Amino acid sequence: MIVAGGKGLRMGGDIPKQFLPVKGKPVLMRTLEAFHAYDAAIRLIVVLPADQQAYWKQLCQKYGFTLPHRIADGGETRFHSVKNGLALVEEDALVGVHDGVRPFVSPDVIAECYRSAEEKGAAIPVVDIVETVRRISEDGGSETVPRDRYKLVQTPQVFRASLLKQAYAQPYVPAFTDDASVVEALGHRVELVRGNRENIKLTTPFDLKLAEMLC
Ligand SMILES: Nc1ccn([C@@H]2O[C@H](COP(=O)(O)OP(=O)(O)OP(=O)(O)O)[C@@H](O)[C@H]2O)c(=O)n1
Ligand SMILES: C[C@](O)(CO)[C@H](O)COP(=O)(O)O
Repeated sequence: MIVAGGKGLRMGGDIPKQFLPVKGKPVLMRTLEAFHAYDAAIRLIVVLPADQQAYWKQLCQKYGFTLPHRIADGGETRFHSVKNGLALVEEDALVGVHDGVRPFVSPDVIAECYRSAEEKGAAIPVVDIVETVRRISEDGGSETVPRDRYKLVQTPQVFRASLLKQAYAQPYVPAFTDDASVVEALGHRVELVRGNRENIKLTTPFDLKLAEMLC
């Protein structure tokens, strides 16, 4: 499930970031192609705001993009978008949820997330932090924390669909910033898989510059 239902406020601009071209092709198409390259039989679901779906279909025609996919409506937050997409997922499947604006995920990372989730039920990719990390204290000061106790979390986040559906039946709370946090709220452990550093989330205009270089 490729979620692209957000507003892209940090990116700014008139065109939603998932449709911006990177080396001449919309980001969302590149992301779908990454999963097709991993497994041509994979069933793709794209979550898009209802008022952007006609534009997406026009883009698919314009670019001759023919990878089969189903479309679900975006929701108010990422949580609500994933929940809408889950309605199209069969109970006995393995489901990977991936940000539409992470086109550089590697096939190895996708494979390892699916392998680990098949075995343990829930798996997510993470990367090490390469800089020193400071925690801001309540009194306005700050202190260094041991960075090896922290990881940066990427997608795809892969789960047994029955588990993910049960998790997404919980009421939304703002602390649900990814799918793993929703599953953990059920008390289920999430396995960590090594991510790939290029798998950046295109969030700001700077990330678009990086994307042009990575492509
Ligand atoms: N209501 C939402 C919010 C986010 N997303 C998706 O979740 C991914 C990660 O979110 P983020 O990068 O924060 O995207 P936006 O919410 O669009 O960005 P911003 O917070 O800057 O508005 C994106 O692929 C985004 O489209 C979604 O499907 N539905
Ligand atoms: C899901 C995610 O990409 C994992 O790092 C991230 O939590 C999304 O956060 P955002 O604030 O919705 O971009």
